[in-house]
Amino acid sequence: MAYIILQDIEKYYGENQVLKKINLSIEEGEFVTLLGPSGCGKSTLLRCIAGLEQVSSGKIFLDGKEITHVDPRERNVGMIFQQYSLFPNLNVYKNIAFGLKMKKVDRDEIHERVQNAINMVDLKGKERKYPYQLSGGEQQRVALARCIVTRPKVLLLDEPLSAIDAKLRKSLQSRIKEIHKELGMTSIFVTHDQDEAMTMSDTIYLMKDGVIEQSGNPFELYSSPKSNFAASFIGNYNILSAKIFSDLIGEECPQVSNIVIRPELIEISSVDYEMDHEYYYFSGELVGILPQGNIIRYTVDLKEVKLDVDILNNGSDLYQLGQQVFLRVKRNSCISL
Ligand SMILES: Nc1ncnc2c1ncn2[C@@H]1O[C@H](COP(=O)(O)OP(=O)(O)OP(=O)(O)O)[C@@H](O)[C@H]1O
Repeated sequence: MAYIILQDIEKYYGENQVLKKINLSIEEGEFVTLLGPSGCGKSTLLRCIAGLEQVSSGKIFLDGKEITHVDPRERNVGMIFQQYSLFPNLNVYKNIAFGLKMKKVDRDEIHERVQNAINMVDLKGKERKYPYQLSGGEQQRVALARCIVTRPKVLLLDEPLSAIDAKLRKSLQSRIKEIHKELGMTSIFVTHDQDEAMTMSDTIYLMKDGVIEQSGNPFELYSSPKSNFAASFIGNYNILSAKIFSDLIGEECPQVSNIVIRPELIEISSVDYEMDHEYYYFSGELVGILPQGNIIRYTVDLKEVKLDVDILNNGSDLYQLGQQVFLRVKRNSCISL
């Protein structure tokens, strides 16, 4: 039996149905991400698991027991939010110790557990600082320590890194993953950032309008989107109607609605390619050049449609706006939806 099971979960706010028959099961020790655009219901689902919201219908099981209507404090679930929500009048040590003090844990044990948690989140030396004396990343690490010190069975993280700058965010992503492994916790992480979901998850649940659109490991989701939404949300696929694609390649297309192609699987050249049956070929005018760190995104206008092409940024400007370029893509890289 899976460790966490959500069975036909529905949630209404008045007339507005925010969660629609959500079913999912999570294994013990798994790191799961709920990914999706703003308003799709990720946080609501997380809050239902935490018990901070009541479900309208459906059941929630944790470790073999039904917890649908169990008080949040009895669920043994820890939650971290985007806002650090630390006690401003308590220093780092006291913030972390707070939950254990409430549970009347023995003083020596509190000290040992708080020290351990402080070491885990690399905050040694900051014990006497107050929240206002800490950076956003440090405050979020205090929130993480305050949560893990109570040894919850399940760690729920609601966009915990979205207010933190890109570089620090990467290092905190790895730290959270390491702590998850070290403590053998089961974690559910909410984000709207597909890169973050890819980096962190064993399994991603992609949500849209209160339903789970697709789930799978990051590789499956990236390479085999099952819908236009999944293709556009993960991997920034080019989406072409079957009619336009047929016109471009000069062949009849299978009876499908769309063809999707990943930008990094299209090759670009300033000289025409030699024909090879394995590929489709296009040519058009270069109308966009967008450096994005380690890749450059080129946009090529093929008249019927524009295609995005990603290539590794090796530091040199290879193509000029307005120039004619030639593209090719392997036939088996074009996915029919
Ligand atoms: N307490 C509430 N009362 C009424 N409607 C709510 C409440 N909380 C959330 N909603 C609505 O439920 C829907 C889902 O909200 P939710 O916060 O779960 O989405 P989300 O996917 O987490 O979005 P975001 O990434 O922006 O936080 C939204 O339309 C929101 O307006």
